[in-house]
Formats: sequence, C-alpha cells, structure tokens
Amino acid sequence: MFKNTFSLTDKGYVNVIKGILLTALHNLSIMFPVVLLLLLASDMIQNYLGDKKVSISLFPYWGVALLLLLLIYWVYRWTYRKTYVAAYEESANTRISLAEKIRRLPLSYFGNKDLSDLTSTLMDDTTTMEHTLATGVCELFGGIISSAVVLLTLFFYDWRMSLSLFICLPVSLAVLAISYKVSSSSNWKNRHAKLGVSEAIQEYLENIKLVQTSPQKYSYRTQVEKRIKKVVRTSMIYELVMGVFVSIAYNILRVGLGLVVVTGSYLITHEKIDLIGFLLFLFVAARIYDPLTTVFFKMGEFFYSLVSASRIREIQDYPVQIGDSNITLNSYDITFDHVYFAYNTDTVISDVSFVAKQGEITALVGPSGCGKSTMSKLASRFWDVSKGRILIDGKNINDIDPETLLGYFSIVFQDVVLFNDTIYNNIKIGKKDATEEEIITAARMARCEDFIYKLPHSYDTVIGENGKTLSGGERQRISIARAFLKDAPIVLLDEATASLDPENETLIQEAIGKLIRNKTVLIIAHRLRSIEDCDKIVVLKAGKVKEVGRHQELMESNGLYHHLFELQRESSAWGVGSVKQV
Ligand SMILES: Nc1ncnc2c1ncn2[C@@H]1O[C@H](COP(=O)(O)OP(=O)(O)OP(=O)(O)O)[C@@H](O)[C@H]1O
Repeated sequence: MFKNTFSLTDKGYVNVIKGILLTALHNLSIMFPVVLLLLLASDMIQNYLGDKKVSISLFPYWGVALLLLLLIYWVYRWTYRKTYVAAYEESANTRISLAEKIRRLPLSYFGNKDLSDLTSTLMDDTTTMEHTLATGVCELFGGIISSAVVLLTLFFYDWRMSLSLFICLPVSLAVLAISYKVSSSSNWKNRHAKLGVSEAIQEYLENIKLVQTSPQKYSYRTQVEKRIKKVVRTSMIYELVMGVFVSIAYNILRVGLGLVVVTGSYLITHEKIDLIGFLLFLFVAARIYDPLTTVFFKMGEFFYSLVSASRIREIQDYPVQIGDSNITLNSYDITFDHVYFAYNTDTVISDVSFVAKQGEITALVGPSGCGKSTMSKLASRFWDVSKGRILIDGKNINDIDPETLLGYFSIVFQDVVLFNDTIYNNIKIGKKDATEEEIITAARMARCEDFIYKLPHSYDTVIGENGKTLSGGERQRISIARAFLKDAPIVLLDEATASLDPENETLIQEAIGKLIRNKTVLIIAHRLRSIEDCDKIVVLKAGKVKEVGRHQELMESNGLYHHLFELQRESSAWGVGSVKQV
C-alpha cells in the first residue's frame, strides 16, 4: 500500500523505510540534549533549594554533551545519506523504468496521451517525487514515529499530562486527512492546468513557422496566456485550501501544549507532581512536535506529490502487449484472416482477409483514410486487432512477443523518425551489431552517399533534432538505409519513396527491388504507377477489401482501382499552367 501510494521501486521502498526509521532516530537523538539540559537544571535547582549548598561539577555534563554531539552528527549524516541519496537514486531508477515501460507500451496508449504529458511525467513528476522522498515522506512518517516514542515514554512519567498532550495529535492528523480529501480536486485541476500550459507551449513552438505567418498569431498567444492565467488561479485556490487546513491542524497541535500547562498547573496545586517535574515535562513537550510542524507546512507539496505518484503509477500499471519471445518464424506468408480494428470506438478495418505471400510484393491501395497504414501497423503488432487473426508462418502474431516479432520486419514509414545523433549512428539503429562496412554498403544502396559526403563531417555529422538539418528526401533515404542494413524477411514500405525527386526515386526503387527479393513485401503507395508490377494489389475502401488482383486484371474489371488509376492519369497531366488555360 505504502509502496504503491508513493509509486516506489522495490529498492526505493526499502530505502524509504530505512530513511523513515533513521529520521525517527535523528528526531529522538536531538531530544537528548534537551533532556541533558533539564537534568542539569534540575540538579542545579535542587542543589540551590537544598540545605547543603555544594557546587556541582559540570565535567560529566560536558562529557555527555560531547558524546551526544557526536551521536547526533553521526545519525544525521547517516539519515542524510539514506534519505537524499536514496531519493536521487530512486528518481533515476524511476525514470529508467518508466522509459523502459513506455518503450513497451502498445501504440493504443499514445493515442490518448499527449507527448508533453508523458514528458511531464518522466521529468516533472519524478522530480516532484524525488523532492518529496528526500524531505517530506521521511520527515512526516519519521516525525510521527519519534513523537509516538516520546509520548509513550512520557506516559510512564505522567500519564495525565501525556494524555493532554497526545489528545491533539490524532485530531490534527485527522484535519490533514480531511484537507487531503477537500484539496484533491483542486490539486488535480491545478495539475491539468499546468499540463495545458506545457501542451500549448509545445504546440506553439512546434508550429512557430505557421503561427508567425498566420493572421491568427495573436490569438495563439492569447490562448497560451489564458492557460498560464488558469494555472495561477488554480494554484492560488489550492494553496488557499491547504493554507486554511494546515494552519488549523498546526494550531490544534499547539493546543496540546496549552492543555499540558492547564493539567500540570492543576496537578501541582493538588500536589500530585512537583514543579521541577512539571518544567521538565513542559520542555520536552514543547520540542516533541518540532519535526512534525516543519512537515505540516510542506503538506501542500506533499499532497501535490501524490498526484505525481499516481501519474507515474498509471504508466507503470498500464498493461503491455505480451507474447512468447521463444517463437521462431521459418516462413513469412502474412495471412489476414477476417480482421477487424477500431482505434477508439470507430471501426476502421472490417472483415479484411487476404494473404501477402513470401517472395511476392503485395500492394495496398485505396482512397485516403481507407486504412492502408493501419493494416501495415496491425501486421507488425503496433496495434492489436479487435477481431480476427493475423498469422505469419501459421502462427497468430498476438502470441508472439512484439519485440521478437518486429525483429522479422524492416519498416520504412512515410514519417521518418531520426535521432539527434550522427548519420552513422542513425543508420546503425537498423542493426545493433552492424560493422562499418555493412553501414556504408547500406547507405550506398539507399543512395545516401550523394548527400553524406557533402556534409562537413560526412558520416559523423550530427543531424539535429529529428534530422532537421536534412531535406525530406535525405531523411527518407536514411530510413531506407536502415531497412537495407536490417535485411529482415518481411518488408513494410509505407509511402517509402514519397519524398524523393524522380531521379532518386528511380534509383531507390531499383535498390528496393534488390532489398525485397524473396521477401514478403507489403507496400503502400499513392502513386498507382509505382505498384503496377506488384504480384498482388489489394484495393481497400472504408476499411473493407473491394478488389484483389494484378494490375491488368483490376484495370479490366473496371472497378475502383480502374477509377483511381484514371483519376491519377488525369491529375498527372494537370499543372498550374493548365489552370490558366481553363
Ligand atoms: N491514431 C489514430 N487514432 C484514431 N484514428 C486514427 C488513427 N490513425 C488513423 N486513424 C483513422 O483511421 C482511418 C484509417 O487511417 P489510415 O492512416 O490507416 O489510412 P490510410 O489509408 O493509410 O490514409 P492515407 O492514404 O491518407 O495515408 C482514418 O479514418 C484515420 O482518420
């Protein structure tokens, strides 16, 4: 429960428990000097009030004080290391485990999540937890334990005064518990408002070119400003709610001291305790809640961190796609067997059945939005089918571990993803243990060398965030080089040559011809001319198979394919000049 609440790793949980116990020990150790002072004061007063006035030797007190100083220093050092160092370690471990988990999450998870939301969990939420673990959690629970130990000890000394002191602690903690319930919704609202700002700023920056040229640019800025103001508003409400409750809880705690004075005075007047005993109790009582009162004022932060913990937990608990990693595939026909799929509730693929055979090129064509890319993503288990089966080598891909399955695929998508790294490393992603020679050969086959050698450091040139220093065609060629390097038995090409100029397109198509020899190839291309020679063409419309056949058969059947082909033929004759002529 505790581990879950703070979203701790196994190691972090053990460290936090140690941190709590050490903090309690530290709190108790700092009580010892108070006791020592009280003993000295008691000695002196008794000596002063006694018949024989003998001066007391301070030597033993100095000795004990020195020992206590060493003890406190040692306990503090130990506590500091356990709480702070363990908190930093825990946040590093949490980030690593989250990143690993995010890597294994199905794409369906990202459909409902914004990138800035995930970044915020990885960076902000883990930092919040780090801060709370280092300061709040150990201090709060350590403070409760040390206060309980001292209260218990005081009970043996005088149960009546202890009771008056103790009675306020549970009330005060109850007020804090209520404050948690009451502030919870404003806490979440505040967090959503902050996320809204990150999203708006990210969108603003990503689309800065469009924003600058748009007549609406001031309205974009106003939207960001509005969201920032919302954060201010929700933060103030949250702080206000917490401020009211925390000050009530704090004052209730302090009422305990007043009750001790009243009870003590009563007991003295009825000669049930002596004055020195009373003063001694009062000194200890005044210090007993010190560790707790510091934490009380951090309660807002503490509750805020619970939201972070629950956001971290949401990712950690999200189910990942499972499957057997020991399954091996020996042949690579892909069979789509009555496949259905919906992204959310809208079905985008309905009852699709066909076979993409090994050694053949199967093309998926159809109007925009008909589900071509979705089919290729289903084949590689980026998403799981809602109904039906996809089989490779007769095995249902849902039974195969996604990473193992992807090992059999080379994929070139329309939207290329590149890392802010060298060209060399960006190509190497295709094959972890590739040799330099293999990388250079793959780059050459994908026609990358034409531009690589023009770059200042050729293969060692760093290409910026998502390859922003390269053109669309150059980026595409790097992703094709990756596919060459991987040389997997199944190849998915989703508009792989879409951003290439005609000269490069022809050259790369030749190279792709070599790449796909004797493999299972699923190709998506809008330009129907480029798939005329495919072994099988599957024509989709609104997520359903309309026609299947070779180019010539489909043209002769005079159906959707024929219609699309004719449309493209007409549009290829179209040019800006033709508008003028109309
Ligand atoms: N991540 C997603 N979440 C929700 N709906 C999606 C998602 N991706 C695609 N869709 C919807 O699914 C349908 C099929 O999309 P898909 O990208 O497969 O079509 P496509 O035929 O490849 O289109 P295009 O030729 O324009 O690339 C479309 O209606 C699209 O709006």
